Amino acid sequence: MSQNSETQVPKINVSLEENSKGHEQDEQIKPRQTRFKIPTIQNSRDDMYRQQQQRQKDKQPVIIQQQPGCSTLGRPKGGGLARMGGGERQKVRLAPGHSALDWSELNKKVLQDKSRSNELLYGLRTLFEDKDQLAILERINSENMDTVLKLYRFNIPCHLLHPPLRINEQLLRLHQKNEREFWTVIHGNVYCVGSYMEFHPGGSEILVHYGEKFVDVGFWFNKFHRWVNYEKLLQNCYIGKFVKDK
Ligand code: HEM
Repeated sequence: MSQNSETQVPKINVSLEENSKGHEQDEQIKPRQTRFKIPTIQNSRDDMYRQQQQRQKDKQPVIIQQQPGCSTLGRPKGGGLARMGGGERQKVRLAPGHSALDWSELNKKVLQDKSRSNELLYGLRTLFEDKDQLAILERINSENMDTVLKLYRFNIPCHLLHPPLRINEQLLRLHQKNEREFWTVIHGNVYCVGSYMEFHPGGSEILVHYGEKFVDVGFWFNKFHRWVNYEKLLQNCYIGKFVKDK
């Protein structure tokens, strides 16, 4: 009876070491078999890499998706305009308290407090105090004198004036005195960028340089950063519409 039971028990001829190896293998997580490829970042990167390799094999040019003039990407090959407004980063070191967040906080406060209306605009009062400037202002705003009066009497924020104040090149140049009082035109809109100067990631020098050189810096603005929402960023710096004088 005892002999029979001995023969029924299978002999396990595995050493302890081998046995533990077997368990390790069991514990290894096996890759899940899926019929469809799960779209992950890694998968799409692998796909892009494979496509690039294939194109190189077929001797096709590799097209890198890149926004033209995007300075946050690497320096593009070639010179001339390809490098202007892109390639190398040209950001400056901003002073403490001059981050994008600080600018946003400052603007929120100015918008909420009526007594701070037009606080970020420099040189606005001289439009009325200087006789010559007032004469030009009245001439080019002859059709919207209401706007001029609203601004003069109630100091309504310029961005809320409808129709907007009209500014010509002569007035613009008179208000490009220094980095504080510096008016500039972006796509036909006049802004006093004096308050923004120290917050500008590209520095104040470039704003002054291009502002003095060109009447409208819109083209250059787009060259450097067409994704920047200047209308929102400079809402409290808005003066009015730029008009060409006859
Ligand atoms: C007055 C309106 C302007 C506003 C509100 C403005 C705003 C900005 C902002 C938000 C950035 C950071 C962009 C980013 O990190 O992606 C920037 C960078 C820069 N801006 Fe302006 N900008 C203005 C005008 C200009 C003009 C007229 C020029 C040149 C003609 C210019 C040249 C630059 C440069 C060179 C940089 C650094 C780009 C880099 O190296 O990444 N900006 N600006």
